[in-house]
Amino acid sequence: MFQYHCLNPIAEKGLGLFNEEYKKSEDLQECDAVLVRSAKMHDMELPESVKVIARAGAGVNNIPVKDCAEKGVVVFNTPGANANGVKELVLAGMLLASRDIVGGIEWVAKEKDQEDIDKLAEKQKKQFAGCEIMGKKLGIIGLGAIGAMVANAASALGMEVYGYDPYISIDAAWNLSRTIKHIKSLDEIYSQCDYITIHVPLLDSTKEMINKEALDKMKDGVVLLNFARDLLVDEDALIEALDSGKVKKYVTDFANHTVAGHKGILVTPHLGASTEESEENCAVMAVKEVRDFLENGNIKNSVNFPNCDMGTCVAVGRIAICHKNIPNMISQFTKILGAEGLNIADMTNKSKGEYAYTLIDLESTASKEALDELKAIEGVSRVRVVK
Ligand SMILES: NC(=O)C1=CN([C@@H]2O[C@H](COP(=O)(O)OP(=O)(O)OC[C@H]3O[C@@H](n4cnc5c(N)ncnc54)[C@H](O)[C@@H]3O)[C@@H](O)[C@H]2O)C=CC1
Ligand SMILES: O=C(O)C(=O)COP(=O)(O)O
Repeated sequence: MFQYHCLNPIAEKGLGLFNEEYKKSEDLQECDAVLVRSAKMHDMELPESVKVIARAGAGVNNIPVKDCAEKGVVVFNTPGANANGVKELVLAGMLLASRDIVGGIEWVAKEKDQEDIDKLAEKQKKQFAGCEIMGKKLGIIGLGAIGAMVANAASALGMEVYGYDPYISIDAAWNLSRTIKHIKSLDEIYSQCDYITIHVPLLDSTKEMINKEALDKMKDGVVLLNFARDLLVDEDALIEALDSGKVKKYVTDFANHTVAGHKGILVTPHLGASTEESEENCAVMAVKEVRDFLENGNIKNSVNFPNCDMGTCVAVGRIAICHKNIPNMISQFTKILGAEGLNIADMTNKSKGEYAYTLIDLESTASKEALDELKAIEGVSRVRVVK
């Protein structure tokens, strides 16, 4: 029996995929798995029982990913599962920034009791007029799951799309329309584009990448969209650029005291992934990842451990070992198992950066002593009997 805890509401369509071997628990103690959306986990004490965290979404900046790797806790996310939800909101953001749709709607609500509201509306509408997005230049920073979808959709709407992503994946590149211009320098995005949208993860290397220097290089009257994370933008510098007229509008999905209520800023309350479809896609993918990991030891879409797949175990036993990616680990594992007379039926070892993962199928059951010896090896963070 496995236990899981949800730190945020997770769509029932996903949770329904847990079978009778799983129990939802109201607290973390004794839990094997944690499911989370945006809850902040950095200051949370995780019990030793937690082996896996699944982020039903893309960004993992709310999770102490490296600390988890050190403790042998595998962290998953659900790549692409909410990308369409965000893409649609980005398109809405561009349209809201181009025409004063919000102002117009607010005006009608305010004047609703005017007897001649129809005539008044015709007279007043010019103050809410704007421009079209067709023919404008859109710069996209980060062409992952979301950026690539925004690029294709904007291109289909007649925008001239400039894409920048020095680390683009092969899959994302294949999915891009051939109309997208491959841009190799951010300066070109800044100097050319009427709209700029950012779709990169929040990392030390991307924090405040949109700063005063970047803003100074942008075209006068640029529209900036941020549906990725607020800390990617130096929002004090942004407000200065907005107040001086350099930036026409800032559209952000992240409410905070710097941006909320400021003239020229459209703020949505982190709604990018809040659609029925995205919530369900993320929950389904997260639960499948957790189940395959807990039941078979397999890893797919982890952000701190490598992919590793040995299918379902057909041997007598399977053990999973989380460890550091350093020399001499496998020989120590096989030595301990060999000394016990345990024959290895199958084995996979994979690494990702500093960390590695080994799955070993055995033709007989490993003793507690052998498991304790494996755990005691320097650099091993967790040994788990999967079967
Ligand atoms: N507003 C919302 O509700 C949502 C926000 N997000 C945010 O959007 C971010 C992106 O999401 P996805 O597209 O699904 O992730 P992804 O991992 O598919 O794409 C990120 C892309 O950014 C690129 N990249 C990384 N550093 C870069 C740099 N310095 N310059 C240019 N490109 C760089 C990567 O190569 C990758 O292609 C997430 O990390 C999250 O913070 C994601 C989903 C929902
Ligand atoms: O997936 C992401 O990175 C998001 O920002 C979505 O967050 P949420 O699941 O809506 O709390």
